[in-house]
Amino acid sequence: MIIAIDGPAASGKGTLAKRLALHYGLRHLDTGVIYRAVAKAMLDAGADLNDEARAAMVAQTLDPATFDDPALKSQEVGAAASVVSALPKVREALVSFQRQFAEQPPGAVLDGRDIGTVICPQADVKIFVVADPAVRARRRTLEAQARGEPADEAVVLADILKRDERDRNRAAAPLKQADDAHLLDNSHLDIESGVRAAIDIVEAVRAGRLRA
Ligand SMILES: Nc1ncnc2c1ncn2[C@@H]1O[C@H](COP(=O)(O)OP(=O)(O)OP(=O)(O)O)[C@@H](O)[C@H]1O
Ligand SMILES: Nc1ccn([C@@H]2O[C@H](COP(=O)(O)O)[C@@H](O)[C@H]2O)c(=O)n1
Repeated sequence: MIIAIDGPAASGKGTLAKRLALHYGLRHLDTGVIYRAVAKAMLDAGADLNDEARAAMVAQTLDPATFDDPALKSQEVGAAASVVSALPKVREALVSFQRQFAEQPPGAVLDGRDIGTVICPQADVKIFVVADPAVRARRRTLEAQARGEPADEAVVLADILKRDERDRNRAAAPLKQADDAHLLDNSHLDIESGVRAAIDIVEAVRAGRLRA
């Protein structure tokens, strides 16, 4: 089974994807870390983030072992990721890695921005996760503070809104709900209720009570 989870920044898609993978015994890929890894390599090299040829070369030679680097979580790297991810050649370079990951048995849960629309249009279940921007900013701020990083909620909110705007309006694989994706609004759900709602969607699709 392949489950595609898309949604805007900090909507909770990674949290749901991990929990669904655990629940169904599937592998999980947070595709955001791939773009973050490209961005961090460009930042570390002092490269122009809009240098498409260079960023595509970085994308082609990425080492998945770097995906665990905690430095990828920073706001600076997230913002840079939304710049490099708009470059078509960067996206092209990363398609086959993501598709191969999804297609290996027993299947996988992938979360990102274009999983249901571009990477796995044939996914068995697609979920589009949203939450109010203010709620997302609050959660992300609490997360940063829990890691011991100072975070200003207003700055986090501005970053989230800017990234959403860039991700939605780029020409290459923009963030959007696939026609056959099921909307899950996480704004007023705690994590356990969100996970339950996501499992309910998967079960309803499998039972034919909801369209795939
Ligand atoms: N339903 C929820 N209630 C409270 N906190 C939540 C909920 N869902 C997620 N969170 C918290 O919100 C933060 C963002 O969640 P998460 O990292 O899953 O979002 P994301 O959409 O994967 O983010 P990104 O855009 O960086 O990939 C995390 O700290 C997570 O623990
Ligand atoms: N499938 C994807 C996943 C991510 N991006 C871009 O990367 C940025 C960081 O992603 P996070 O999920 O870790 O926040 C994000 O803002 C997107 O620009 C993408 O384009 N496609």
